[in-house]
Amino acid sequence: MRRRHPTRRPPSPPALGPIQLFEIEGLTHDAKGVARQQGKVTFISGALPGETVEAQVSKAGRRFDEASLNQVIHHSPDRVTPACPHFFQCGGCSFQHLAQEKQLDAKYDWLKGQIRKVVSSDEPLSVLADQPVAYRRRARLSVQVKKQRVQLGFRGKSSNEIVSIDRCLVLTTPLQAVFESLKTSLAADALAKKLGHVELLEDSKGLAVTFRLIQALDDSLKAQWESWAQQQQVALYWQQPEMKRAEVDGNRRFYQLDDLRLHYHPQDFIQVNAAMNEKMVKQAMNWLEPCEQDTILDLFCGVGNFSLPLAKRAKQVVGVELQEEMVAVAGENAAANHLDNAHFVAADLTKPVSRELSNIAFTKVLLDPPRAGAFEFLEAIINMRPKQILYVSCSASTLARDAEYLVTKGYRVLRAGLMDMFPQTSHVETMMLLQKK
Ligand SMILES: C[S@@+](CC[C@H](N)C(=O)[O-])C[C@H]1O[C@@H](n2cnc3c(N)ncnc32)[C@H](O)[C@@H]1O
Ligand code: SF4
Repeated sequence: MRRRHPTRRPPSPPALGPIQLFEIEGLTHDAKGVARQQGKVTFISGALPGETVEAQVSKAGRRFDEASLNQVIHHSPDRVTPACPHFFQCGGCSFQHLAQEKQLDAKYDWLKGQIRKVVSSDEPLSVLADQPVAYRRRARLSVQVKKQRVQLGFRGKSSNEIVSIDRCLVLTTPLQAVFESLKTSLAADALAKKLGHVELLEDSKGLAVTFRLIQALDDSLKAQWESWAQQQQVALYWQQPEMKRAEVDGNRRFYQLDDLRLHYHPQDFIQVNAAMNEKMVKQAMNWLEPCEQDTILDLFCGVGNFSLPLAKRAKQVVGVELQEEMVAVAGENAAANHLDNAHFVAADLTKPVSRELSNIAFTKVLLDPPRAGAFEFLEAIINMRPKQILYVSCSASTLARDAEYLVTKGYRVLRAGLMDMFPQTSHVETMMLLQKK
């Protein structure tokens, strides 16, 4: 897999400057090599630390420049040939040119830097990882018909254009096969022009495809695709142009976790990496140690991914989630799994806390917010005075901001860890346990 010369490069933005040599000293979280010349920093996409590269400045700023890579003169021993032929064009992955173990090292160092104000540099982080490819159990594909050709794929690295792909290595193996059949069948089909996007899904029930329509479909075309779905053994869902969500029959989707069955709608949030989700939830249980004395608040709870495993172990759990549909499903999931100690509330956690919640004496809080973090709700958590807070985050920078605030309010970090939920990409999932001093 290791090779010295990457073959294809992403289309470069228009270059301003002459070709220059750069010595690469560092790496940003989104895979840009960092060079310093006469006190000014230049970011070069695709260059690796220890390399000497030829690049042209494409964007000159007051504080830093951006340059596009022409060629690598001296290669890093950590450079590998990307396994995916679309890597240099497709915006889905950022790190396939760096050996897998070095990707983890880079994410580790970056995370340490982000949380340095609350976790000292000699404190090791735990690391959870699983297989580096074939891990994605759901994906949203863009569709476009250009000059009679159907393009199916992801947005590009350096533009918003759709990069048409033949195969995607990060999808689970069964989804890769569905993708290939879908691409072939769409190529000569009237459906492509009527599609906004396509969603692929694999869970404990099997495989599924959701077609998001931008134009109504006639019955014969629909029937043709229903028969394609039967042949492929995938469930097919249609989201009509005027509908907020796809129609789903009574036979609902579900995934298994911690000997529980969690139902969900195919367009609800679920963690994209099933194997890592299992490891993450297990680690959350080990770190937070829910027990029969605990009343636990699970914020941003989705359909109960953490709440139900918590409810198996704790006295009581209250889950809070913005989407009313998911709150209803989470309640049904608790009932179906015979957990009568889990209750769910619909609330916007950027808004002031309700009296209903603030009156409960929570011993522990788990939160798993979207990228924006949970700053608006921190005051409410602090006023609840939980002994421990377990923060799960997909954005280390907002986690760092929120953890710094919690530390000023009487909490200290007991442990923190990196979870490689999205290998090959620049995304990092983090878990941090804080305890009241
Ligand atoms: C990262 S997901 C985590 C979901 C769940 N914990 C899981 O592991 O599947 C974040 C969740 O927060 C919800 N959410 C987003 N903004 C919110 C808000 N302002 N208030 C409450 N929930 C919100 C989303 O709908 C989503 O279900
Ligand atoms: S997202 Fe898929 S197609 Fe795109 S670079 Fe990654 S593996 Fe290749």
